[in-house]
Amino acid sequence: MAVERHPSTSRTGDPGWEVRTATEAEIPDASRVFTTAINIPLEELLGVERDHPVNDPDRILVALDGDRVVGTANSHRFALSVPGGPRPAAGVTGVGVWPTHRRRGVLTALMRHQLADVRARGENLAILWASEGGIYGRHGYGRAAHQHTVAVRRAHAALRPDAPRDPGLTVELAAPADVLPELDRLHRAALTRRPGGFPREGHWWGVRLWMLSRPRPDTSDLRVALVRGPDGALLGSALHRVTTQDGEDGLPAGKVTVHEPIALTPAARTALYEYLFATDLTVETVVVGLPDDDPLPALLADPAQAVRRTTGALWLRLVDVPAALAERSYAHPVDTVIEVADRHAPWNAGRWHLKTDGADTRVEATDTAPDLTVDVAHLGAAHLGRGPLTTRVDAGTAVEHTPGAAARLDTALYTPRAPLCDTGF
Ligand SMILES: CC(=O)SCCNC(=O)CCNC(=O)[C@H](O)C(C)(C)COP(=O)(O)OP(=O)(O)OC[C@H]1O[C@@H](n2cnc3c(N)ncnc32)[C@H](O)[C@@H]1OP(=O)(O)O
Repeated sequence: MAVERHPSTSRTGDPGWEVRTATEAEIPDASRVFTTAINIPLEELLGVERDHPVNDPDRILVALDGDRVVGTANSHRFALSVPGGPRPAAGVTGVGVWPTHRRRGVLTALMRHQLADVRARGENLAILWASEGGIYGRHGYGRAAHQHTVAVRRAHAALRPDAPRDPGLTVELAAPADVLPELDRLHRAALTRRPGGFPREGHWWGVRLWMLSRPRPDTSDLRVALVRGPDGALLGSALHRVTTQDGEDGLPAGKVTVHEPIALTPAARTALYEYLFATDLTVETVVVGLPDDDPLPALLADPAQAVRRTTGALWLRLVDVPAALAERSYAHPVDTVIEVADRHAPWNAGRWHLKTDGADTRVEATDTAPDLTVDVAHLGAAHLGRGPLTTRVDAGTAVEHTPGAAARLDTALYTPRAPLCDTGF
């Protein structure tokens, strides 16, 4: 891949940095830069990569100071669920700058190079989990999916009397590794129900289970509760661990931490939670990684007693605006001209005429006066259907030239279920 030099946009105004694909010999340096920047032991990263290899070396970028690696960024190709079906997306990860070289434009140079690289691969979207919320907005990423943690104390864990209950369902407990093909089928079925996720191909189940199983003090191994129908079909699952704690009075006061609750039917969800909320020796169940509209609060008899916290978000960028807008479906017809500002991907900047009947969509460059002017990051936040552009207009960070244009586009972009990404990468 060609070597490029990028003018820095950082206030410190350093000269451009050389950015290119890592050579084989530079990959260990890139790992060292990343683990040093993110403050994790190098051995930990090397161990995961050895046991669950997911990297494509051709996607690992390095920034150089002379012949020394001072920055790195990586990405994976995923099939991201968007309205209309799965589409190729670059899952950006492994971003780090050597601590003595921070705030001198190294990340900016890496991001620009990566965008052009991802575009050349035909991936019209890029997604990432940010270590800090202040980093990626300036690079055109917007928060497209939120996650919530809901903590339910045993005293307030009763479900509503009308929660659907099916005596024909059974709950089993298993080690995730023993039922992986079934878990994968269930996970894939759940992906078709809301945008924001992707199937765990190759070693991604291994990476995910490793992440959730990391040793923690006084904490059990990772288990999975499975809900089966009368014919044995798997209808629901919840990965979870139990932490042992004593209360002030010396009585058991442990906690169940639940990840990835999946239920294909409402009755399966009731069965899962009634099982998890009744775990012996515990007084609290904490469910991690729920989407904005998860039904759990609607199932609780007293939802006001549950403590809800927003914990994270998937960031999304339109790498190629017209192609990304054309490859998704829409909830409603729309005919509008969007003016896009994009500092780092000049091919996106300009006016785009979006016309769709919902399924058949055309996006073309135009000189016509715009209905709406937005930053590319706003489109990223809105792409999975739950990042209203009307809010940007009200905030004054997007400009509506035609009254109602933002609301009409929001209606078209809307998805009936909120997005969720349940895989860290
Ligand atoms: C997807 C992932 O991998 S997430 C992991 C990201 N990595 C980390 O958090 C590891 C620790 N941090 C780092 O390695 C670095 O500080 C990075 C990667 C966050 C930033 O790299 P830098 O080379 O310092 O960024 P760069 O100099 O290009 O900054 C460009 C602009 O972003 C701003 N910026 C950079 N990092 C941050 C931040 N964490 N919060 C807010 N603003 C930031 C800079 O101030 C600069 O602004 P300016 O142009 O107005 O001066």
